[in-house]
Amino acid sequence: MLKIPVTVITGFLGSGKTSLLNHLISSYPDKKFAIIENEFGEVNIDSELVANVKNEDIFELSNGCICCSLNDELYVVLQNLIKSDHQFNHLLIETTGIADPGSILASFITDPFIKKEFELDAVICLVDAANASNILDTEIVLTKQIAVADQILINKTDVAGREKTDALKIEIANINKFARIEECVFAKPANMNLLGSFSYDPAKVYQFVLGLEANSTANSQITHGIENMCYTSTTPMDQMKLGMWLDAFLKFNQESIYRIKGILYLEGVDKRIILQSVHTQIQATVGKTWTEDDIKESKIVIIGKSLNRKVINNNLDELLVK
Ligand SMILES: Nc1nc2c(ncn2[C@@H]2O[C@H](COP(=O)(O)OP(=O)(O)OP(=O)(O)O)[C@@H](O)[C@H]2O)c(=O)[nH]1
Repeated sequence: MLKIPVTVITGFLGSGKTSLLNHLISSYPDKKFAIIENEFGEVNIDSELVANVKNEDIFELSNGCICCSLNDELYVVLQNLIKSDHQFNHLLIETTGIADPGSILASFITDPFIKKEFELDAVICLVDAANASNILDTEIVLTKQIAVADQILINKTDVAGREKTDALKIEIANINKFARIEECVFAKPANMNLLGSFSYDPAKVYQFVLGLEANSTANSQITHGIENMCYTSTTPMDQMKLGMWLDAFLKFNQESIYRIKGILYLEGVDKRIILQSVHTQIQATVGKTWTEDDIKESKIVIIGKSLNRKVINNNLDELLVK
């Protein structure tokens, strides 16, 4: 059965999320969208601002923020969407401007019911070129939104101007150097393939991880408190030890570790294992078979705050089969 692709639209307050929603709806007339709107406030205005969609295709979550209290409500809406005979072939979720999309993504990665029916296409983050650099240092949630995105739209460049936009682009790339970044006005990027990119596809982790300059055991970059590091090893890892370490590591560091992506070389396993985690939720999928010509190597990227690289490196070294 074909799964329904899901695009999560995130971005700080007023960055252009609803504008993007409208742009998607008008750009893909053949798609039958269902839309989940989460507005932080008692009155749901955003659904009124979405043009050219029937009311029955919009589902409003308005009792709180989707990332904190609303995961249950989101679950119910998704369940009802599937159980009903509602006709749709793409789901768009607009989060509140203050949402950390991590927990929403986690549901799509790990919840058996959600995973069976839905497939994450991409997380698109809108960044307000005119205002973002002023608030990046104080609004950690904006940094998180940027950090977990697969595609980033630097919006409102008409207001920001060239110099500010260029500076912001560098700041964003330092937070997330793996996402595609494009500038736009009114959330209409010229070149980005917004739907159907499946940037979130575990198979894409290959590109993500292989795109790193992983020429040392650990590289790292720090921006706005968000760091990323890469661990590599050509010694196979012990599957059982790795699983136990990962569980404990994510549990004890759930506030600080946002995302892990990796290609694993496990002892006794003839295929690559693709690892993804969002906060404490872990997903492992089977990748391509190692061939004789391949250099068998694990590459693990860890993104989070205050990474204790030395300890993590030592921990990971302990998981190697000696
Ligand atoms: N000048 C300019 N205005 C824009 C641009 N994109 C969006 N806007 C305007 O900015 C305002 C906020 O845009 P929305 O699309 O509603 O932003 P949002 O992220 O959905 O806002 P919230 O739901 O409040 O978080 C609206 O008045 C838009 O018309 C842009 O590129 N340039």
